Order: sequence, then C-alpha cells, then structure tokens
Amino acid sequence: MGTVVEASSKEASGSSLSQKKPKVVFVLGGPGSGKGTQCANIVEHFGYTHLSAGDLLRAEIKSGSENGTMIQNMIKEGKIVPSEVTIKLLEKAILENENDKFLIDGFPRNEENRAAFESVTGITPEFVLYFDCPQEEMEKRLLSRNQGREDDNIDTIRKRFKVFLESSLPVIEYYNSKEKVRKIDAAKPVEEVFKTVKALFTPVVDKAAA
Ligand SMILES: Nc1ncnc2c1ncn2[C@@H]1O[C@H](COP(=O)(O)OP(=O)(O)O)[C@@H](O)[C@H]1O
Ligand SMILES: Nc1ccn([C@@H]2O[C@H](COP(=O)(O)OP(=O)(O)O)[C@@H](O)[C@H]2O)c(=O)n1
Ligand SMILES: [Mg+2]
Repeated sequence: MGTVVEASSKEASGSSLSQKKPKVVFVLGGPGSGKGTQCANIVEHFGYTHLSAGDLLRAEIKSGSENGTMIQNMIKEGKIVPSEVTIKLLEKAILENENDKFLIDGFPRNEENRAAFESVTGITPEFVLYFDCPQEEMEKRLLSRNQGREDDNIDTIRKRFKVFLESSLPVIEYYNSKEKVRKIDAAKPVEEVFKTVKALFTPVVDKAAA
C-alpha cells in the first residue's frame, strides 16, 4: 500500500513529459553556424519536429506575455533567458505535438539549461549535433541573414559569441564526455553539410541497402 501511494504521488508531481518519453536530439553550435537551416532539412527527410528555443522565445515576446519584455531585453543583450521560462515553452510545444521525435535547436545553451531540462523532464538526448564553424564565417552569415532580428547587429553578435564560448561550449564538452556529440564541419556549403548530417540520421541497415 505504502509503495502504491508513493508511486502515484511521484507521478503526479513529475513532468507529464516523463510519460510521453519523446526521442530528442539537441542541435547546438554558435550563432550563425546553420542550426535552423539544417533542422529544416532534417525535418523534411526524417520526420522530426523542429523546436527552436530562440523561435519559441521570440513568439513569446510577440504574444504579449508578461515575460515578453524581460525576454526581449535578454535577447537584445545576447544573454541566456532563465531556464524556467524556456523549458516551459519547450515542454508545452512537445506535449502539444503528436510527434515523438524532436530536434531541439539552440538548447541547452548553458549548464543551467542542461541540468534543469534533465531534472524537470527526465529526458536525455539520443545524441547532440554540434555544428562547428569558425567565428568569421558565422559573423558573415549573421550580418547577411536579413530576418529583421534585433540581435543580428555587430554589437549583439559579439556578445553572443562570448556567451557561446563561455557558457555553451562547456555544455558541448559535457555531452562529449558522455560520447553523445556528433561534430560536423559547418563551414561548408549547405548541401555538403547536409550530406554529413544525413549520414548520421540514416539507420545503418538502410546504408547497407543503399
Ligand atoms: N552552410 C552554409 N553556408 C552558407 N550560409 C549558410 C549555411 N548555413 C546557413 N547559412 C545561412 O547563414 C544564416 C544563418 O543560418 P541559420 O540556419 O539561421 O543559423 P543558426 O540557426 O545556427 O543561427 C542564414 O542566412 C542561412 O541562410
Ligand atoms: N536556450 C536558449 C536559446 C536562445 N535564447 C536567446 O535567444 C537568442 C537567439 O537564439 P537563437 O537560437 O534563435 O539564435 P541563433 O543561434 O539561431 O542565431 C539567444 O542569443 C538568447 O538570447 C536563450 O536565452 N536560451
Ligand atoms: Mg537559429
């Protein structure tokens, strides 16, 4: 009896994501490394749902939410929004979607993101795609992205690079120590990068048949 009560109360307090148990791939890399571009390709070929943490935060600003101004100020400064906010948005998006395979793009971006996501959702990623790209190339891409983003100006871009080096690279190193990182040379043209990405998502059995 005691055990039953304990089990059910544990379930009630846990995230409902622990019941859904989705398959998650984290997509990481510096600003402008091509995360969003490659995620669109993966979605088309492999049936994943793409969730960009940055897109979810920008939608939250647009929706006029009470956190909107705080999020907008942090994005303008290239800072990382508190995990609580971003994780709630990710959880909601995963639960609202029928798919069970998700590409989570631009998250976790620091140790706080990583640890909080793991403890709140109980999810560990299948693997981590890491788009490795020289800073000069990323800067060039961001300055010609033309999506009207308030953070694609040289001042904010420099701040974002610093945050990437100081806070996001350690997360990639953490997953590397767990042998979860698939590092990709992201400086090549889009199609070439996708060839490498495709190989990582194609099951070994399909490769043998091809
Ligand atoms: N391999 C590539 N070579 C050249 N330009 C690219 C490449 N991948 C993406 N881009 C362009 O660079 C910009 C940033 O790409 P994006 O996918 O938004 O990167 P991220 O999500 O990592 O910031 C976009 O304008 C995109 O069209
Ligand atoms: N996990 C995350 C992801 C993005 N963000 C914020 O959103 C901004 C834009 O993120 P993004 O992923 O859309 O940017 P790109 O790397 O795609 O250029 C970041 O610079 C952060 O200010 C965050 O706070 N936490
Ligand atoms: Mg992006």
